[in-house]
Amino acid sequence: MIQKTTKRKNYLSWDEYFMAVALLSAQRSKDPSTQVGACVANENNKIVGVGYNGFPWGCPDDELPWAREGKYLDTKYPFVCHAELNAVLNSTAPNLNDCRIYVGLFPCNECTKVIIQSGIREIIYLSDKYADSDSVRASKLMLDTSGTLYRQFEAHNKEIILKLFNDC
Ligand SMILES: Nc1ccn([C@H]2C[C@H](O)[C@@H](COP(=O)(O)O)O2)c(=O)n1
Ligand SMILES: [Zn+2]
Repeated sequence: MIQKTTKRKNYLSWDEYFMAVALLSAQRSKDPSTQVGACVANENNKIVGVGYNGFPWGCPDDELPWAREGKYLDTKYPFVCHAELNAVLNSTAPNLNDCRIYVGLFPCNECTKVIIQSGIREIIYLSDKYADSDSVRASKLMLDTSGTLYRQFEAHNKEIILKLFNDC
């Protein structure tokens, strides 16, 4: 057997690791159109919260609507908890001061308030597909004025493969 004496080169960076956890968490979402995950990491690169978009505890996934269009109360929008909100609420830390949040989609204005108020200092997002919405415009205004940092995730690889079984 050949002995490996030097460290692996192609290990995940911290950014890749936390974004991958966010994306894996998104796979728990029941939203048929957009699955979003979020992962909060502290200054010591410890994960202190994860979440994904879904209905509140005790609200059955099969009874509330998942529609995007129609009368407001017939859509998912008044009911769904966003990934960022859930990641903050699911947090195991006493506070989130100086943490980073990794999220698949740029935070809406409501989540941005939660992020700022929780003490999180930086947002790393993957997609900004709703950049033209007033919600995201309001988010950026609040982030800029409060001095909360945000940057788009820099992908060095197009995919992070998760194999359940390693081929030997
Ligand atoms: N930053 C975000 C933005 C959106 N979400 C959730 C809310 C909905 O479940 C879904 C967006 O649905 P769409 O309008 O694209 O059909 O994503 C979130 O969790 N975090
Ligand atoms: Zn939100």
